[in-house]
Amino acid sequence: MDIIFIEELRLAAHIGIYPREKAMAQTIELSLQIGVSTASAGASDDIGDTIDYATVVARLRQELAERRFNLLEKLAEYIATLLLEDFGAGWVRVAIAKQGVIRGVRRVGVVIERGARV
Ligand SMILES: Nc1nc2c(c(=O)[nH]1)N=C([C@H](O)[C@@H](O)CO)CN2
Repeated sequence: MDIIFIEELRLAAHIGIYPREKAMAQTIELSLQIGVSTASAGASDDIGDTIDYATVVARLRQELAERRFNLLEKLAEYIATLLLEDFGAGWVRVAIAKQGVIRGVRRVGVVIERGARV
């Protein structure tokens, strides 16, 4: 399986369990690995034969502007499902981090993998 990746994408998101987090958007950082065969696009040189990472970023911006989540786990699951079902990925690794939300800790977050890495 080949991988298309998006690293350290910073997005505004309404996410968190505390009232102060629900009151306003905060910046989260996403790193995605999207497992898909790139062989067709490698042969054709045609963006229509692959997953367009620019389209993925635009879609995520739109989704996060419209939705609210409590947990990073729920957001990670939502993004993984979107990539598998709407973009045709076979396998995904979704890492999401928040910065500076706990004193003395630089970053906290979750990493999930979904789908079959074949
Ligand atoms: N496993 C998790 N733990 C915590 C989460 C989370 O999303 N997953 N979220 C919070 C708060 O919203 C945090 O961002 C503020 O400190 C706490 N723990």
